[in-house]
Amino acid sequence: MATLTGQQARDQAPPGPAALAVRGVAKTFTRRGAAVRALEHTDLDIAPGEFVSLIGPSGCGKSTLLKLIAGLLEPTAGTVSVDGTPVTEPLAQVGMAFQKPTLLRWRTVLDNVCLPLDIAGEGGAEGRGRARELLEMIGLAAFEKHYPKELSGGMEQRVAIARSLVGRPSLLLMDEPFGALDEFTREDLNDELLGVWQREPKTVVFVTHSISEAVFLSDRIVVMSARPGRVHADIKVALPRPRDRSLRDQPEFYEAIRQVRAALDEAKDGER
Ligand SMILES: Nc1ncnc2c1ncn2[C@@H]1O[C@H](COP(=O)(O)OP(=O)(O)OP(=O)(O)O)[C@@H](O)[C@H]1O
Repeated sequence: MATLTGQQARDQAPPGPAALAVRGVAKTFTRRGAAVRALEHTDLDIAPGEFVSLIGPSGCGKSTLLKLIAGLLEPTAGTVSVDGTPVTEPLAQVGMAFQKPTLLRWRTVLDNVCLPLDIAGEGGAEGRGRARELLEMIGLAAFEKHYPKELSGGMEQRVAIARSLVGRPSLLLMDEPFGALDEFTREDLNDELLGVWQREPKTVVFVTHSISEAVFLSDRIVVMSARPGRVHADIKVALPRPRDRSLRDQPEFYEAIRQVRAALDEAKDGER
């Protein structure tokens, strides 16, 4: 068996969690000839391995910020960098999951999870092994040969999350991934997401409208002000980890929710 040199081993090892820096970012869209200022003067630093949620009034630019970080949009001003590299296009080490799971209906569950690997030409036996490992992790191992139409909404979203993780991203961007699900399923998936994040450390930026979801998951919650969005408050969630659902009954959990709600109210009041 060939032995790897130290350098080769480092090249092949999955990258560690990424650091993210957003500096003076603004984004203005043009809609029917009129300028729509979605984001202004936005600064954000996220340390490797942090789980950070973005919360704010509807239309404050959360999805826009996530797309700028993903390299799907270009800022009007300012820069975004991942591990010191300016983002000018989608980066291979970034995984994404959105509110709609957008599975391909003609592909099985396993083949949907493998899609990013197939696109990258890495869909061999090793990649399929990795996809199976993820399906096991999220409790869908028995469904690998099923098709999307045979799954519930929660199961589809689990598959989309496995797909976002299959390339071992060092940065995971999630835009309201559980927004369309009932509360019980959402809480189950919150538990599973934290389990995966603990087993495979990575930096996560998570957009949500749910204060309790943000508190349960995050190390920090960034509260954005109404349009044009900017960072209104950056709140550290000092609740201990690992977290499980019993946390939801604790007074500290309610206190953290109260604090975030107060910051959100302030952010909205600033607009009146
Ligand atoms: N491609 C686009 N063209 C024109 N305007 C856009 C475009 N994308 C977003 N906007 C506008 O920019 C603003 C911010 O939108 P964005 O979707 O980022 O907000 P959001 O905070 O994610 O909203 P929500 O919480 O409702 O999902 C909105 O006013 C939106 O209409």
